[in-house]
Amino acid sequence: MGGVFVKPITGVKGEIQVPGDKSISHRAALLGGMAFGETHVTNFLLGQDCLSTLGCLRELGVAWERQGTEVWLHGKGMDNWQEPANVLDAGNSGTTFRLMLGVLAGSPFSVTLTGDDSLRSRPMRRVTDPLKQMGARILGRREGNLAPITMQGGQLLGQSFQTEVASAQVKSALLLAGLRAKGETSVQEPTLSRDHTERMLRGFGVEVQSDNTIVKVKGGGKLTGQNVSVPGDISSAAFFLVLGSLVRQGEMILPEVGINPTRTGIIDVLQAMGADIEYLESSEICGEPRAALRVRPSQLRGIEISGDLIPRLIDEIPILALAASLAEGETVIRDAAELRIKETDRIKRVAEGLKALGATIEELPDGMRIKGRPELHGGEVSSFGDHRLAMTWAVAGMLSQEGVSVENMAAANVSFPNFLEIVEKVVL
Ligand SMILES: O=C(O)C1=C[C@@H](OP(=O)(O)O)[C@@H](O)[C@H](O)C1
Ligand SMILES: C=C(OP(=O)(O)O)C(=O)O
Repeated sequence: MGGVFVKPITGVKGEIQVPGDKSISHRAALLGGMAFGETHVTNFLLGQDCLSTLGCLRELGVAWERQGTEVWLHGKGMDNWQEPANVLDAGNSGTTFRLMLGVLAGSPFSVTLTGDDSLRSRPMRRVTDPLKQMGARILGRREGNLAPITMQGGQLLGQSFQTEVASAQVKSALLLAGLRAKGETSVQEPTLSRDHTERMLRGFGVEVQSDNTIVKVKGGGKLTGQNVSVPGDISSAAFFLVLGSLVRQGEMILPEVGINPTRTGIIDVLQAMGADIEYLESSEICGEPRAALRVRPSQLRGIEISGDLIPRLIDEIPILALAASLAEGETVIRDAAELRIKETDRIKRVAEGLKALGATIEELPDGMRIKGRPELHGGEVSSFGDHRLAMTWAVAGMLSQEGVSVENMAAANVSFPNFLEIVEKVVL
């Protein structure tokens, strides 16, 4: 295999500003495109996923410009979106695909959405079934489960939904459709998923009622363009929190990381494992809390991760599994079957990859059991095109005895452009 070789390091020192939050960047672009008036987004994530959202908006007739990480959207209201002359391409991004379907369910035209090989194998019925119930007409392979999916939107009727899994993409799609439906739409989830859509809709002037796992919107809400400052992505910070905990020496500061409580499961778990992570200056901007995080090396202990915690750290499980394989004692991760339908089957790929690097790990139907050990020898692994795996393997290389060769490291660009160059800056 001819991958990128990541060599072992002994320490890290310095400051890393992680790029903008992916979930919040998607929502800022989408809501800006749905709104009336100007929306100015700062610290927009230049990952391929968020660029896919901007690309789809352009096809729908939304005017925007970008300079570096600043984006200006000139919204004319979602009722002025135009029928696209081509298929919309969401690339690798589940968030783009599902949230777009939600908004487009209320547009009186026909649109076809597709994505890359990975996205075309991910389940969409969790969104298309409820949108059909609201009144959209949808066709796709396996009864509307697999992209390409064609939607003929139009008049929608608000509904009350109870979802089977906690998914912010499903919740957001239904709330965005609900804004264009007659009456009220409510979504009740089994446990609370990330609530960035609810927070940002309020910022754009829409009334959203929420009580823990139940959220309601009324049809006809108008969005007004806003200034949105995107905090650093805690899911990207996670790689440095684990690296900084497990290197032998040094200290890292990660300024301006988003610490929305629906996302901080990774910090809670690492702290419970014995990590030395501290919140420094904190503030709240545009309805989203942020803080500087300081991480120092420490000995980690195994832990059980399950239940309500899972949606609060779902994307961080690959890097947490690496942390667990270098911790003292056993870690069990359960209730995380959702990992099997992400960019890859992350349970299978993480277990296979960590095993190849020397870890003791057993795959469970809904998680994994990991016996920690003092070291990983290293070896050759692939990202299989999954950005979170690419970065997990790179961190594994830095923490290993002999280094790790990562096939398709470039996949990291989906959520963290120039990941390796940025880490290089803090390596001692
Ligand atoms: O709404 C979002 O921005 C996201 C929600 C989560 O997916 P699910 O909604 O499928 O849980 C997460 O895994 C994804 O990376 C981003
Ligand atoms: C699952 C992820 O994203 P998405 O669902 O938007 O592709 C992720 O970023 O880990």
